[in-house]
Amino acid sequence: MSPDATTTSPSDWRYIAEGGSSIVFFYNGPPNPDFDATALRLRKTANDVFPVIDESVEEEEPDDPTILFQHQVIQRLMPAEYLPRLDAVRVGKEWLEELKKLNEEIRPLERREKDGIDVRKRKAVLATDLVGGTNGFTVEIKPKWGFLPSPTHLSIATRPVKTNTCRFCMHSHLKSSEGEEVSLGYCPLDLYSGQEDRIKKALHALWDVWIGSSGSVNNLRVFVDGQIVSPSLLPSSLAPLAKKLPLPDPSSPPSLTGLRDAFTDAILPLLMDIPVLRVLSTLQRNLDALDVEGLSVLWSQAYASVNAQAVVDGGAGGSLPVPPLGTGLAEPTLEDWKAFLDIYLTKHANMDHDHPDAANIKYYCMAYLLSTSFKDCSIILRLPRDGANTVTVIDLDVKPVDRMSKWEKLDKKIVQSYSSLSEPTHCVDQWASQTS
Ligand SMILES: O=P(O)(O)O[C@@H]1[C@@H](OP(=O)(O)O)[C@H](OP(=O)(O)O)[C@H](O)[C@H](OP(=O)(O)O)[C@H]1OP(=O)(O)O
Ligand SMILES: Nc1ncnc2c1ncn2[C@@H]1O[C@H](COP(=O)(O)OP(=O)(O)OP(=O)(O)O)[C@@H](O)[C@H]1O
Repeated sequence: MSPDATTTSPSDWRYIAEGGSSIVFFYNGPPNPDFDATALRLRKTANDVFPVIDESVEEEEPDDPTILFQHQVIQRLMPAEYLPRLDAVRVGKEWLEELKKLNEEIRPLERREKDGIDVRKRKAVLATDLVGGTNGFTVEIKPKWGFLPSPTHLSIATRPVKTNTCRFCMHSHLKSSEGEEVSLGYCPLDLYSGQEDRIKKALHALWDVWIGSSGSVNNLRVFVDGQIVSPSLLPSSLAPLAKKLPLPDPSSPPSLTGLRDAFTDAILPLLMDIPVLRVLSTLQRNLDALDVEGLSVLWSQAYASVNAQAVVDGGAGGSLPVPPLGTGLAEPTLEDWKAFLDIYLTKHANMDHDHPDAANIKYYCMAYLLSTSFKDCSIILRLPRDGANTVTVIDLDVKPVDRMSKWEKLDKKIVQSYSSLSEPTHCVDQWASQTS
């Protein structure tokens, strides 16, 4: 039986942070073997969704999909040492409502305006708490896309753009032109490069944006004693972090540059020694073998053969237009994922991705879908004062299949907006010619 969070007081849980779909708390109550050193990850719902609860439904709510997805899919691809423990935990309406009431004020205003804890849920996720109890500090990085696409499936128009500038740098340009605050100057290919000077450059860029945006951009977060650090241009805003860093001259107040250098020096060895970023970029690249452009062409080919067959059969389907990418594909079940992985792990490396077979369209769509989870996850670096440093990958949720057409359209929009730039950024993919 899963542990029951309602046996604890909602005030025993402290807000950590939230993303687009989840909000996370850590346990801060009296000693409790079920909850010590754990984090509670709850699903959110949009404010305009009226929470109707059907009390008559007796059957057990299924566990959050992320738990089974991690246990049965992600763990076959990523070493367990890089993953947090994830288990189901029971929650209840009144308990969640109380938790919501206690924490509403602490949440960022722009999130509060949009959504809140989904109080209809009866189950949530209990994970290893990665930010509390270290007596050191924790760094969270959302590294995003770590590769340049192979030119094979790119059109003549997009090839020069997409093989020169990475998806993140192009997307940042688009978002920035639309008024969004982004990590300008940070290139994921530097972070993923495995080269000390380039990783340092990436960390400096992340730090500068973190300070400049008062921590509002999601590519870098820092926690001290379970609390998020809210930076500003005043070095005093970083006092909690400064206490944890080995500063060259602890007697004089550190400058922002001094803090940045000490911060970078502290986490650089971890990123150099633990190959988690290499694992992530390899998975992203291998699973996205065709680029969304090649996938889209394969999708059209698969439809053309369905249409041709309809003509042969004398049916009316021969002239049907090609529907948007992914239309009509069912959400993969765990059985589908298992079958997919059996092929991926044994045959993918030897398949001819330069000449993909339209009969494999479902395989390539699933591969792309899975690549998007690895492109959107975060890594958490824990640097306890006296313990072993660790790196853990979080937020490896399964993405819904109906996003495929969004990704196809977004890709076109990003490249179109970037193509007009007279001085594009040149991003270097350190691992481009190597396979794993
Ligand atoms: O499309 P992207 O690359 O901007 O990624 C989205 C993220 O935006 P980002 O650029 O990291 O700020 C976005 O992050 P934020 O909500 O902006 O923190 C989500 O992670 C989104 O995934 P989901 O809706 O939670 O499943 C992400 O959407 P998917 O692309 O994974 O569908
Ligand atoms: N196990 C954990 N321990 C400590 N903090 C965590 C843990 N899991 C998540 N967090 C914190 O909560 C935040 C939100 O969690 P998560 O990234 O899973 O949410 P999300 O809504 O899926 O995010 P996104 O919008 O990026 O997809 C994380 O960015 C991180 O700061």
